[in-house]
Amino acid sequence: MKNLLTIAGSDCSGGAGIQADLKTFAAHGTFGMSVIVSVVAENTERVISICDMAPSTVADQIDAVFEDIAVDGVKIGMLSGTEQMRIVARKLKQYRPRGVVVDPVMLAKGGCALMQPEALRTLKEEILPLACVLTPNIPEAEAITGRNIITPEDRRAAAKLMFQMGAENILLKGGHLSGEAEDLLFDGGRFYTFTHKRIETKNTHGTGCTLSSAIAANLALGLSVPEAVREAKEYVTGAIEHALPIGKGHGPTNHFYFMKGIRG
Ligand SMILES: Nc1ncnc2c1ncn2[C@@H]1O[C@H](COP(=O)(O)OP(=O)(O)OP(=O)(O)O)[C@@H](O)[C@H]1O
Ligand SMILES: Cc1ncc(CO)c(N)n1
Repeated sequence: MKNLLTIAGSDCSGGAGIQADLKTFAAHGTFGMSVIVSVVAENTERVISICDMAPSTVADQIDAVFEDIAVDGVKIGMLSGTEQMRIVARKLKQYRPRGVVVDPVMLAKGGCALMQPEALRTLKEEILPLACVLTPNIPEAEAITGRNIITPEDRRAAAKLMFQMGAENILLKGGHLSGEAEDLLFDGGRFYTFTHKRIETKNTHGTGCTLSSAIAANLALGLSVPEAVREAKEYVTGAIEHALPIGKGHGPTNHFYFMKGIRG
């Protein structure tokens, strides 16, 4: 059994954040653990409030996991502010886990900021270099690189820039493109594309969380980075195809669509 850790925010409505990560880990046959950095009161329609954990509480949770259990992979999601980023960076430098996937979460679907804009610099300087795989969507990549990303050439240039900034591999996600959902991977040497036709659905709450935690699980299970991304892309595509019409807004991805009796 591989042990996977998510360091992220809690989505009480169960579709994104820690909850999506743990469901993804379970669906991959891995043992999921969580360090809660913020408690977000949110649902499929809106974010009501965000309560950040004290940095010492974040540090204690990370110590509790690492002093006791072998960690085979880590996914980092929502880190709301500079203090939370600094403590996570310090602790991961101390414990040096392999296969860290960083999803640089900035906005919820409805547009609410999940990362304070003034923390962008710390994200770039302290969190980004920890990434074995960095998984920005297009607006996040624009914020990180300070460049507009419109053409395919812009996407390749942005991926190269984020590689130079210290991430080992960059997966620039295409959920925000028009047309096909094409994700672009850059490993410092070559580009790979992972494409699926766009699924017509409003139920896309937690797609990014699902993808990044599936990549972390696949890496821990021994796949190479391109293989881990290819399988994670298949997983998230199935989870969107069978997404659940729960709630009044963007329904959540479905992690158990292949299991008998609980098809969405
Ligand atoms: N409608 C869709 N049809 C098919 N694939 C999609 C669709 N929307 C998103 N994806 C895929 O889902 C994955 C997550 O991408 P996306 O760009 O939506 O992430 P995100 O914006 O970070 O998500 P989140 O809403 O969780 O923050 C990518 O592989 C993307 O190509
Ligand atoms: C806690 C949390 N993390 C990430 C996202 C992005 O999907 C969200 N909506 N909520």
